[in-house]
Amino acid sequence: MSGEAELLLELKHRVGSCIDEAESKLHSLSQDIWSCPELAYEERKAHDKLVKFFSQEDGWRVDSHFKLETAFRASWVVGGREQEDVVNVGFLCEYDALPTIGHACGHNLIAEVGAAAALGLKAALETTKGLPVRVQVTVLGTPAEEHGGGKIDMLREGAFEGLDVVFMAHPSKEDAVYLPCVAEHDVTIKYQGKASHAASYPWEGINALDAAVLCYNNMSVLRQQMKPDWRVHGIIKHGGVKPNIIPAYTELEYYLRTLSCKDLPVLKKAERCFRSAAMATSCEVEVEFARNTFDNILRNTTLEELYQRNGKALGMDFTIDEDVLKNESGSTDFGNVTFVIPGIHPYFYIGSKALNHTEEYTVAAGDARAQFFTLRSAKALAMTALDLLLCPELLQRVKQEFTEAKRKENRI
Ligand SMILES: NCCCC(=O)N[C@@H](CCCN)C(=O)O
Repeated sequence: MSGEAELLLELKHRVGSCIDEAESKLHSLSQDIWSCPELAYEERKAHDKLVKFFSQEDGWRVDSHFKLETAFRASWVVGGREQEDVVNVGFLCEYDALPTIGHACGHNLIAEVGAAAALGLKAALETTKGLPVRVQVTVLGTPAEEHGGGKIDMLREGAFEGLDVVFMAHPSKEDAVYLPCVAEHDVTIKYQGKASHAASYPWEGINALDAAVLCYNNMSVLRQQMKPDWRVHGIIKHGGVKPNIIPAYTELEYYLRTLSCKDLPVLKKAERCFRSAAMATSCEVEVEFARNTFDNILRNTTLEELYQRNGKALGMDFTIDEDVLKNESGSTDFGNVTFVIPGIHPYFYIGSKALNHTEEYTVAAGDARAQFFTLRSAKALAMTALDLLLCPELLQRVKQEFTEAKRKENRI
């Protein structure tokens, strides 16, 4: 084995042992976040926990409320000479929860993975003499993945500037290096009608619930004309207050998803469904498209292969089930990040076959059994970062692939 390969192996061991040593404080971090679920943009306690966590660690510069009220940044620099360019490696922490069912997507574990990978990488790098490059390890706390898209806000605010590569990992029911993540645009539809006694003077009323129901049915009819990989799904958030009051106000929320933003003109067709329901019922309608559009994920197979190799060495069992690998896995604001900086968003098993966004998954995400798998994923991410830092040609390859993929998507 060459000297370089030996060093890399030794540093990877160091990543593993540092993360194992920090096991108890990392577990407390994700438990604290899990037991106090907070919604998008309101993750104040999770923000404070993570800020405190990094402030108590040696050497990190911590910026609380970084660009968004509930976002943060922690960074640490090592090696090389002051004036040298820095290779800046980012790990992302998510920590928002879902309404009523808490951490049913396991974002408490995403926060733990980001924190653990950053600690592990730092521990390995600080023991290394003569690093070929100057390195910055950056942790970004990115709020509001489940609603709104905090990473998109942060990209707009320049929070990702200077990063060379970004890593995060998402809990799932299996280990997978990539699952198709599609583009998404969210929309809220509000119908205003007129209340009246539903039995005494129904003719005086304008029924906003009828508009909502027609809207829902229009969208179901539209589904027949959609491409098989498009997804539209909605709920009625307000449907009236009492059967004997003709509903004066109703509200729906729809998510519209397509493989990439190129197909999002489905929005136009959907808008006709929303507006025609208002016309048919004489209601007023407001159609509010969300501020942010979630992009699909731009893949980077160089990063994926490195992560997979490290994951396999740690005993991960990556799924080969084609149904799983080809099926859509929802959307993420990390997609937008991958069009600006090369990155990966692999999935990790947490010791349960429960499905994300169910109460069973909330239980699994808070279960101590998830810890081994969560920390294993963090180790694989930090080891992948080491591969890039110790072998600059690999980082070059990652960047080259990124540029080519963007060109193919006409995004340059
Ligand atoms: N593949 C990642 C899944 C994470 C997730 O479930 N994200 C939400 C985002 C919703 C934003 N409106 C989703 O429903 O896909």
